[in-house]
Formats: sequence, structure tokens, C-alpha cells
Amino acid sequence: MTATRPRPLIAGNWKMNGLLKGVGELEAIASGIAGGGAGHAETLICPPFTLIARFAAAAAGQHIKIGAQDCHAKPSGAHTGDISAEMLKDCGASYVIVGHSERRTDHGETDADVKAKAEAAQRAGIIGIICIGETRAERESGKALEVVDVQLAGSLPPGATGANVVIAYEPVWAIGTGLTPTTGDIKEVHDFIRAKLIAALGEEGHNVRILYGGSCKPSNAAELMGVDNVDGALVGGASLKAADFLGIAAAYRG
Ligand SMILES: O=C[C@H](O)COP(=O)(O)O
Repeated sequence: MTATRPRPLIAGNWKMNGLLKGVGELEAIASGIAGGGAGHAETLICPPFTLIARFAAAAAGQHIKIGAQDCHAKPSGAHTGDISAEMLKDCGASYVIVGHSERRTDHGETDADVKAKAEAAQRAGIIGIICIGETRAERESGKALEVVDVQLAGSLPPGATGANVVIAYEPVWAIGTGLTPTTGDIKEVHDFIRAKLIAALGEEGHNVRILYGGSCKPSNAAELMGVDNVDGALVGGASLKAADFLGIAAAYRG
């Protein structure tokens, strides 16, 4: 029996980019999506914290969701400078990226930290996008699957379902470099992640979306999104311009 494919997701991660005037790009994206620009795919923009509430207001009633790039594991308390998943939900976010490699590197986040943040997202009723992926050295030494296995096992929260978790496979060496793995290498990793999700979650493992991230752009999106078990993309640089984001979403126009 062939499992039903989950609805794809094209997610934009604006990282530490974007001022209030960026709402114009968001509106241009929303307008393109309203015109059928993403086919049957769901679309999401994750701006910096400062823009979430404004973007959520602009996206109200549109076919585009707004998310965040990180959250604290606790719901509230004495954690200066941090933002909880509950606060994100309160200002209109429905997704949060957790464990991006830039946070694992810049802030020393461990798999246990990432798991706690994914659990916080579940608690708050928003969807956690858990990022995993190997470095160049790890790939070159043949350890990509081993690294992904350890990160996934350590970051996946109990009670994960297709409704509360998304996995993003982002090879660190492909982020912002213009480099991408071969489609064969992407298929190998995504098939591996799918098998691990099914082993951990049973049939529910079929429902968890597995995004590819790393130098995704309009010119390679259709090829990358056509790989087995690739259920969408986590897009960095190319999500900052409406034309590029819509060019990627067009992979699902049918
Ligand atoms: O979260 C997004 C990824 O880090 C990919 O970034 P990129 O599309 O600029 O390579």
C-alpha cells in the first residue's frame, strides 16, 4: 500500500534580515500565493522576532503562515532576552524553527536543547521545524547518515506527529554556499529519515514532512522537490525576495 504524501511546505527563513519595510515583500509573496503560485503547497515565512506580529497581521486571511526562528524551552520566567513558544503563538506565529545549524554553532545548542524547544512548541500549540544535517567534514568522512541519525533521535520529542513536527534536512555545507547535494544523496538521506520516523512513530512517521534546505533557488527547486520523500523546502537567502520565493513555490504549481 502506498502511503499518502503529506501536504508540502515551502518555508522561508529570513534569519537576521528584514526591517518593517519588508512587509512589502511579504505582501507580494501573499499576492502570488493567492494567485495559485504555490499550487497545493503550504507556505510560511519566518521573519526575525521583531516582525512576527506585524507580518502576522499582514498575513491574516491570506494563504501564508508566519513563524519564528527560535524559542526558549520554558513558557515564561527570568530569561532575559528570550522568547517563549507561548509568546510566539500569542503574536500570531504558527511555526517555529528549532535547532538550525546556525543556532547549534552560534549558541552551542545541543540535541537535548532542540528537543526541549520542540516540546515547548508542542506545549504552545505551534509546529516545530527541527533542523538536522551534517558538516562538510562529516559528509566527506562518510558519516552523514550517522550524524543525521543521532541528531534526529536526540531532537525528536515524544508525541511527535505530522501535525506538530516538521523535519528539515539541511547539510551545513550547502547553506548559503550555492552548493547542493546530488539528488541521489538527498534521496538517500530523506529515505533514511523517513525510515527512522516510521521506526520511532509507526504509521504516523509517514505524515511528518521532511524539508530539504540549503541553496534552494528557483532554478533548482523543481529538481530538488521532485526527489522521493522531499516534502518541501526550508529556504534562506532566496526567501527574502518575493520573486525568488515564488519561483521556488512554483515547483508545486503542477
Ligand atoms: O534555513 C535556511 C537554510 O539555512 C538555507 O539557507 P540558504 O537557502 O540561504 O542556503
